[in-house]
Amino acid sequence: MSTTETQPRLPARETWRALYRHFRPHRWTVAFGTFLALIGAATGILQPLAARALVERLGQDQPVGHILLVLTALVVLGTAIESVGSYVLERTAESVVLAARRSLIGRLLRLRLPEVERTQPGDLMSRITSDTTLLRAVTTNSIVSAVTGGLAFLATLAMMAVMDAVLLGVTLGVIVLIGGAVAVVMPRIARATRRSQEAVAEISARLERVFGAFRTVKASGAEEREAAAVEAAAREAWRHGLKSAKWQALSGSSVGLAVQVSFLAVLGIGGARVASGAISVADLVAFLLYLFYLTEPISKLVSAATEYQVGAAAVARIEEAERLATEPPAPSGGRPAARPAASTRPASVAFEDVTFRYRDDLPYVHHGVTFTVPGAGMTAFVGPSGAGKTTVFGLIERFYEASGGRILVDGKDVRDWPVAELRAAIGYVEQDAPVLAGTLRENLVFAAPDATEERIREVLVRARLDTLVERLPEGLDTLVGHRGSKLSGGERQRVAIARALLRGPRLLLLDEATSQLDAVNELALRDVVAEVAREVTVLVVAHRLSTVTLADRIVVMDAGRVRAVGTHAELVAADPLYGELAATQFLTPAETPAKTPTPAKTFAGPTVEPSVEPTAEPTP
Ligand SMILES: Nc1ncnc2c1ncn2[C@@H]1O[C@H](COP(=O)(O)OP(=O)(O)OP(=O)(O)O)[C@@H](O)[C@H]1O
Repeated sequence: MSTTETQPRLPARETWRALYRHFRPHRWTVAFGTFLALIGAATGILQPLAARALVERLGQDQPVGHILLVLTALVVLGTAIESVGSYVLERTAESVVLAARRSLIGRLLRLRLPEVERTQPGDLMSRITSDTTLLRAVTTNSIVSAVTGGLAFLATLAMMAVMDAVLLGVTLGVIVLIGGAVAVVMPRIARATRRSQEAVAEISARLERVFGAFRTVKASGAEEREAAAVEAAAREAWRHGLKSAKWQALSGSSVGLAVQVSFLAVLGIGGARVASGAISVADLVAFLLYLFYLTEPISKLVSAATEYQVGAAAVARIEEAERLATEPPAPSGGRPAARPAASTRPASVAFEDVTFRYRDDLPYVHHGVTFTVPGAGMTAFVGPSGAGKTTVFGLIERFYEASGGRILVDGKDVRDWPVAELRAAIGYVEQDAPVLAGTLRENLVFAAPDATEERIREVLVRARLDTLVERLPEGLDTLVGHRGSKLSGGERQRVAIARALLRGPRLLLLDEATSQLDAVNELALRDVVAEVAREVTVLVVAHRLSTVTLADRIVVMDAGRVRAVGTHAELVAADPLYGELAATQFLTPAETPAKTPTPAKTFAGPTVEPSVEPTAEPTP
């Protein structure tokens, strides 16, 4: 996956730190859970002592009723305390996952656009859904297991030492031997888990790709191929999952093996020591009981180490996503920034020798773009495909930062604008007019959640959507399908325009927003845009005559430069590229307006600064 490949693996110390960050807010609850677990363990540790007393008294024909009572109380108390402790820990584990998810969701929704473009949405989603769940154990159970297991282990060893140091030596010898083997296995668990999680992310990414272009997949007859690719990722997850399970089983069963081998060794050597009178039978029985009791603390220690390996793999992936560059959070707490009352006037826009490339390893897209657009009126951007027209909009919206030069909105550098405030002033209709899953109403008020019913109706009429809404059985509450798939292309564009208008922008960016409209609707919306352009600055990437001739000024772009600025008539007369575009790309001879050409300002090189003078009123 792209994110995992472009970022280095997290070093061990940083893994610790990242894990600690998730654990820190819950440390007191985990401490309480650990305390309960310790009491539970203490009751456990007392049980063999009570058992020894029982055996001794039975041997001496003494009454054992009260010892049986103590033994029962210890068992009941231990179980009760352990279940409360386990609930406390499970609760904490859920809270850890929730906190990690909230933090990731907050960050991922604020990611900078270039970061999103170099990752795969499915991969990012799997970090929120799948990887966070793996934090459960490592931030709670494994800590408790390590602490309680460690203490119980030491306490049991101490008790065994009291019983017989020789037998303890035998036991420790076996444990150390098998412990060494477990240590070798541990990093393999982390590796297999990481690979398995990466494969799970690949499944999400692949599915996201398929459902994002479902019609194309079907129309291309690519279902089988795509299914095979998703399946391959699923098999990969399974393969690494099995590997991890194999290593985990191996480390888990090594505990049993250690105890069994120790048992045989202790039985043999202990029997000899009983025969020689070095220890009593009761001592040997108690020692063997402690030996079996040791199974639990060792299991806990091994499972803590295993859970750490699994958690470390997950936390590394979460951390990678956390480290992607984000935009600063909106000061309004996520709600669209309110526009200051004073600034309802149309915004002016200026590019001053702007250079830009999408990534350091890509060629420049803008090689010194310069133009000035005063407040109000319509400015059309034309030029061959790939000239950098859409990029102009991306830079105004500050989706990307210019590599050089300055971009001014209202005379202020966009870098000095709070991003939320800047975007609150702008209405943007993207090239493919995205519509989100949900109802028509949700789509309309997406950029203006507080829009009144009256205002919505007004915009619906303006965007020529009123008849559509009337036709739909559920009106504005009709579900539009994934990416608006239940709407026609033209309807989607009108929804996107209505959404932008509802925001009440001071600057409207339309990226070929009417390309899919039929002639009647296009004409109608052309008038709406012209009307809007009286009060709002409208920038439009234009491929159509109707838009171009309507514009107060046209900026001709070619290969990342502005080569000319003027009116249609001026440019037809003076700029050969525009003339060619006019003849071939967006004009038919019949549509060519019969205006008297006037000389246009043409700009041959980057040293000349083209500028646009405002015209009094847009052509209706
Ligand atoms: N997100 C991106 N990452 C990398 N390169 C990009 C990105 N977006 C666009 N480009 C490249 O930048 C160049 C300019 O793209 P842009 O979309 O601005 O052109 P355009 O003039 O709007 O073209 P069209 O008329 O075809 O929409 C193109 O060569 C394109 O491949």
